[in-house]
Amino acid sequence: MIRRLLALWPQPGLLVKLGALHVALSVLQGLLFTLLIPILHALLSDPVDFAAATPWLAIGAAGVLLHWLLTVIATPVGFAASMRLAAALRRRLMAHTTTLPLGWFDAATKARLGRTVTASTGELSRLIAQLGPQVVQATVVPLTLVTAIFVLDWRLGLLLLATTPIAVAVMRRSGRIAAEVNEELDEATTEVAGRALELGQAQPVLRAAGYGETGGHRLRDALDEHRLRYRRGLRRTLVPGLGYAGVVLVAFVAMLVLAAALLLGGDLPVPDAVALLVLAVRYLEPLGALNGLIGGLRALENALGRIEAILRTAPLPAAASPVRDLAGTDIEFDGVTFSYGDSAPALRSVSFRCPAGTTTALVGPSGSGKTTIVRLVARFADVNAGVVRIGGTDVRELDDDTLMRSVAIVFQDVYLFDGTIEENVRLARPDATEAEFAEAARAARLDEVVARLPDGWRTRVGEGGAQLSGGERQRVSIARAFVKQAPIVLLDEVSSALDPENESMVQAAIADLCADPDRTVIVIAHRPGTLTGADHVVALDSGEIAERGTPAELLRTGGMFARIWTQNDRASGWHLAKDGRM
Ligand SMILES: Nc1ncnc2c1ncn2[C@@H]1O[C@H](COP(=O)(O)OP(=O)(O)OP(=O)(O)O)[C@@H](O)[C@H]1O
Repeated sequence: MIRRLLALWPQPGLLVKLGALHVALSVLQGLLFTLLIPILHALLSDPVDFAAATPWLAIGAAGVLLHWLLTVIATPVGFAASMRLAAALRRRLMAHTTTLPLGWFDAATKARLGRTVTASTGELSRLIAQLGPQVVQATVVPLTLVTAIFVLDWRLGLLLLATTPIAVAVMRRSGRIAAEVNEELDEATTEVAGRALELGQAQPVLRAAGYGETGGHRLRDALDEHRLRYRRGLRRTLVPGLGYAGVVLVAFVAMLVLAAALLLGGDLPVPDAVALLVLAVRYLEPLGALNGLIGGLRALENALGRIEAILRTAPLPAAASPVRDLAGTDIEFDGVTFSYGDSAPALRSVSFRCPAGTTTALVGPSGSGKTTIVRLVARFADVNAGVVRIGGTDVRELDDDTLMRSVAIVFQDVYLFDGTIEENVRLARPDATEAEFAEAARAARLDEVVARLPDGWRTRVGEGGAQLSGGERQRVSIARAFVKQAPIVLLDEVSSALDPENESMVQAAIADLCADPDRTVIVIAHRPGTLTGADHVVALDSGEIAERGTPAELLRTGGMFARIWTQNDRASGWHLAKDGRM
């Protein structure tokens, strides 16, 4: 376990220093107990020999002082090391997380990530400050004492040693069970955390649907499961725990019987017998505690495993010599097939090309693969077959930074950080000048939103942007795309109805975004204005291209695009002439 920990946190010097301090403390503690032997000899002799006891008492007092001093040194070192370990592990996990493919992040992995970054790293840091020292003490003190008992009477020493393998065997079994129980409990706890998060996030939806009271059933089920596993775990750990306590008790009784027999046979003086029994109690007591501690250690091993599992998750493979300059901004899908995990392909042999500076609208029924296309352009995941190219280069060959710098994404569910509007827009390019920032805000029609807010640009948007309407959030996101000045924009238009003012403002902003001849845009289009503004349309159905062409061509063909158009047309009262003009 120490080796695995060092692989994550290469600080051997610190661990050796801490280990040495705690071993010294434990040996000292054991030696202080053995001082009882000469002290009891002197005090139980007839007549009582105070003079003989005095130097041992003085050594004892000095030893206690030294023990205190070592504790004063070791405690802050332990706490500092434990905090450094937790911080280092958290930093490592967060750094690694930022390299993982975006397809990795689903509800379950996010809940596990949250628990691992908080609970598992915290548990592991306890190893250094608390559990580790306790385990060292529970092992080294008995070892020191059994050596002393051996020196005093080899028969009693042998008896204690003989019971040790049995105690260790029972302890290993109980540790294994504790680890399994801990793993099961952790799964249940992660499930509870995920459900609680979901309940919080879904409150508006649940209340709107009238499930405010009952919507927590998924959380309740998770809590019931947690309680069930906890009870089952307690039952499973009870038997080996009691077995271990039994072994320790039998060892003590055997020791008592042997000491009494030796005493009665005149083979063991009374002071030695008393001292030996006291030492035997001190020997068995930490051994008893060791069982619980081993369970704790196994739990920490599980925590370590959870951290390692996340760190083992491979980022998308990096190119051997990544391309740092885009040769163009045209986007090409060439025979692309892609599946999420083992599920059926979300895209099958999809091929199309978006020439640089044009706008391509993706249309199709829900689940037809539009979002997947957008994700593959930004390399959220790698294709299973075929190639996605930007400027003629396979996106897998592109340098990550180059790709992220070149692509701006406007999501439908815009997530805003709990900061001001200005901070949220600047996030896209913190070094944007005031003029660039103002121009982006104007183009996204965000300046008009800001003018209405009492705190203007300094208005806080709340977690996730909850203080703004859907249309306003999308305008913030469009402003980010403008300020980023990325030559490629991937846009998922809001599909839900917006109020008339937001509707026309968002439409105007999107039209401006698409109109720039220096920008290549792929838009998942839901609104007639966006559809007619596109240079090309790719209509998808069940992961395959159903048809493609200009809006006017597809309208004439009378296929899927024409049907979608007619539905939108009826809903919104927009009109498109057969030659494609509005
Ligand atoms: N993270 C995911 N894990 C597993 N399957 C997914 C995931 N995301 C999408 N899918 C599946 O891939 C297929 C294509 O989904 P995609 O989101 O690309 O469709 P879409 O056309 O954008 O749908 P919508 O208009 O509803 O957003 C669907 O069958 C969907 O269930």
